Parts: sequence; structure tokens; C-alpha cells
Amino acid sequence: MVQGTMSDAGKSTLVAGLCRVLARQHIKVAPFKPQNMALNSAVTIDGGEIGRAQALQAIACNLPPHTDFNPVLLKPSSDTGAQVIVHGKALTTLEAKAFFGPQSKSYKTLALAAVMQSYQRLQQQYSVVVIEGAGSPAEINLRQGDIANMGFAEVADCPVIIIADIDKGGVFAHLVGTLTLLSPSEQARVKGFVINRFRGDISLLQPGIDWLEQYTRKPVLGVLPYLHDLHLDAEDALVDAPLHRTNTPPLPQQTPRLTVLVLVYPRISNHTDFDPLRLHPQIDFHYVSMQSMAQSSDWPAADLVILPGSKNVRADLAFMRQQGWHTKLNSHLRYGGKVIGICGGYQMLGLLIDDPLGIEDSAGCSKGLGLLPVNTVLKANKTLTQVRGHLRLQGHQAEFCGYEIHCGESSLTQPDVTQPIVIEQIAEQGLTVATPDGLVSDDQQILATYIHGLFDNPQACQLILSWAGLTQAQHIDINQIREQQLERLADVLEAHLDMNTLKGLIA
Ligand SMILES: NC(=O)CC[C@H](N)C(=O)O
Repeated sequence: MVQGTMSDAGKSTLVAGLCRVLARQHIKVAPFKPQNMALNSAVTIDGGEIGRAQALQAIACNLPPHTDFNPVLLKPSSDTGAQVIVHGKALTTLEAKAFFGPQSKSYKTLALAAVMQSYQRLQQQYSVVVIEGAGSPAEINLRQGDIANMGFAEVADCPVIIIADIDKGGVFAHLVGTLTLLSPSEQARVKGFVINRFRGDISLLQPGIDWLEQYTRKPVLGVLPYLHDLHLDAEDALVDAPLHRTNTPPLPQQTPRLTVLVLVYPRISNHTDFDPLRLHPQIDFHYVSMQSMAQSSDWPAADLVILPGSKNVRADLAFMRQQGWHTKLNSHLRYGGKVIGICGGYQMLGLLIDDPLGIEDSAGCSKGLGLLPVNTVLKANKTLTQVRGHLRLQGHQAEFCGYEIHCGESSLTQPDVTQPIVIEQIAEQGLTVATPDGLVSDDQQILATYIHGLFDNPQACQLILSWAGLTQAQHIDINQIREQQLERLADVLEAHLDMNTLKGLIA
């Protein structure tokens, strides 16, 4: 099990890399994260949802994503509450106290049972299960009944390695401090450390490593170099744009470009949708957030503004209004700019968003931005599907694969609108059922859809970019880039980690 001294120490990446190292040695390997807290999720083949990082780790193992890889997913919908997803399905929404505090016993009993069921199934099916912890195991206030770190390791009786990020400083204090705060039996489970994101002269680090090994009596199993331009799907944290690859030559001056803004509201979800745009050499990509607006009162001039998915659509819409972003969006449209709404963003562009059951927030109905003839009602049943179909824009067509994650159901309030997307589903007897999705506004300036992952399809991405004004967009294939990055990561791990000791832990 890989645990970290803090969030973003590199756990997910190390697990993904170890999965790929083992998979390419033809070992049957699967990833596992007992409990994840994230708003970037992926739809699984068994019709559930799991954290995005586990879906990436599944790809590293050459496996389709499965709910057993992440049996408990907490999706925060406010600062104190989260939707609880168990075995891929939304069970309930709980206040943080109910899953972390002293009254959390019933949640933890249920969650641990679900976690152990999945873990046992994986153990039966795979030779190796590479497990990822969450945050840090030394959060002493959260230790009782913990299922995400040492609590799980103790029940499952598995060895642990701890990874720490040297780039942010304090790596020795982080490792020694974390170890010290563990109980004796937990300390005994720690079989070594990994130091992550090192840059500079390794000989300068050696005295520190020697001291650490002597002081803790635990080996340092490797020092991983800082990997520039490692483009792998983010677990949750929004890494600021852009992601341009430094190893690609600069584009000639006259190359056509497009400026794209993505609005960051407090409960933005599935921002991995935009990785292909952030990597695109012809796109000047910006996130617009409260932080970026503290520096400048205006949005950068843009060709395209995207309203992404949201875990709490009505609250995020209220946030947009408070920030005055609705006025800026209207003026962007008046100047002829394009707008895309994806899932929650699509719902916000409509007339009404009704949440009669209080699925995302307190029950109520909010006025949308009024830019599309559509009303949305949030329902108890969540749509979770992998979809394929085609997108038709400006007389051209492109195939796509994508996924849907939403409680909302939207209905058109006007006949004769243009629906640019057709979802094709294979029904009984091999018949294809075609369902229309999304909208293009009459003036052709707004495109909206429920489908996530559209930009991951090179042809569909090119078509959308051309609609947005970039007529000669380069082809960018995020799946191919992801594959190259996983191979690169596995090469780095093989070169810098003590693989023999690690294999000994697995055996
Ligand atoms: N992924 C999303 O943006 C979901 C939108 C909204 N929260 C819903 O469930 O319908």
C-alpha cells in the first residue's frame, strides 16, 4: 500500500506507475483505493463511478475501470457535506461529521464492509493489488475507525511504503513526523520511503538519506526525479493551466490560435474534460477563478468560454451571479464569442433548474442563465453511462466515445431546436437506438451537451474547435499521450526504485 505524507505527495502517480511496471511484466495487477474524496470521477463498465485516478491506474493495468477499484467515493457538494458513493452508486449525502467525526461509527462500519468486499474480490481475481491511501495517515483526529490509510492496512494486513514530496521542502520532517505519529504496529508495517520530485545534485541529498535510514531504521526505496510535463489525469486538484509540452518546438507566428476560458466555480467537476485543450499547442487556455479574478477585474479576451460540470449546480450558479460572471458571459456573446456548456454547465445555460428533492442542496428551484430553451429537474436516480455516438456541427460529423454522470434531466421548451449529438446505444437483438442530446443555439454561438470526454476524441475535438473558430486545429490524441506518459513513468520507476525490495513486499 502506498501512503503519502500529505495530499499530492505523488501517491496516485506512484501507484499508476507501479501498476504499469507490473502489467508490462505480464503480472495480473489491479489498483485499489479504499476511500477517495474527489469530484473528478469516471464511469465504470459495471455502470458505477469511481475516482478518476483509479480509472487511470486501471488503464495502467490494461483494465477497464471497475467499481471495486474504488469502492467508496466521497463527492463534496459543499464545504461540510458530501455525496457518498458506495460500489459506484450514490447512497446518500452526509455532513462531514457523519463520516469523519465521533458519530461516524455507522458510516464507517458500512464503508469498511464495502471496502473489504471489493478488496477480497480483487485478491481473488488478481495476483497483485496495488493500494493507494488518502491524504496522510498521520491525521490523528481522523484515526479512529479509519478506512482510508492505516485503518485499512491493519485490517488487510498489508505492507506500506510512504511517499513524500521533496520539492515543497521539509521532506525529512514530513517522513519522520508521519512515522512518529503512527502506532507501533502501524510503524512496523512501514517498509520504506520514497522521495518524490527531486531536482538537483543527488550527492547533496545522500547525507540526508543516510541520516533518515539510520534514524528510522527504514530504507529509502528510491528517489524519483521531478518529471517535467507529466500529463496524467488529475485526481481532483485543479492544476493551473496551461500544460503545453516543453519538448515541442514553438509554433510559427502566423499559426492560427484560439483563446479558451474555463470558468472555475467552487464545485467544478470532471475538469479532466479539458486536458486535451490544455495540451493543445494552438490553444491559449485559462481557468477563470475567484483567485485569478483577484488579480484582474476582467476576463482575458477569449474566443470560447466553457461552463464545466458542477456537483452543486444551483449553488455554483448563485456563485457565478455573485461574481458578476453572468454579465461578462452576456457581453462575451454580444461580441460574437462562443460558449460551451457541459453537463452542469449545460443545465446552467437553460431557463430553470429545479431540485424538488434537495438532491444537491436544500430543495428549491433556481432561474438559469436563460440562454437556452431548456428546463432541468434533478432526480434521485443518477445517470451513469459510457456512451458513443456522433456529433454534427456545421455540416460535418465526428464519432465519439464519452460518458454521462448526472442526476439532472433536461427537457426542451421549444420545438425545432438543433440537437448536435446523437447517442447510439445497442439495444436487444443488436438494434441501435439513437437518442439526441444537447443543443446548438439558433445563432450558432452556444453549444451544450451532457457528454463528458468529448475532447478526448481527436476528430470531435477538431470539429468543436473549428466551430469555435480554429479552422486548422492540429490533431491531439490524449489517449495516445496518456499511454506514452504511463510508459515513461514506468521507465522512471524501474530506473530509480529498488524494484527487488518492492517485489519482495508484494510476494
Ligand atoms: N457532472 C455534472 O456536471 C452533473 C451536473 C449535476 N450536478 C447533475 O447531477 O445533474
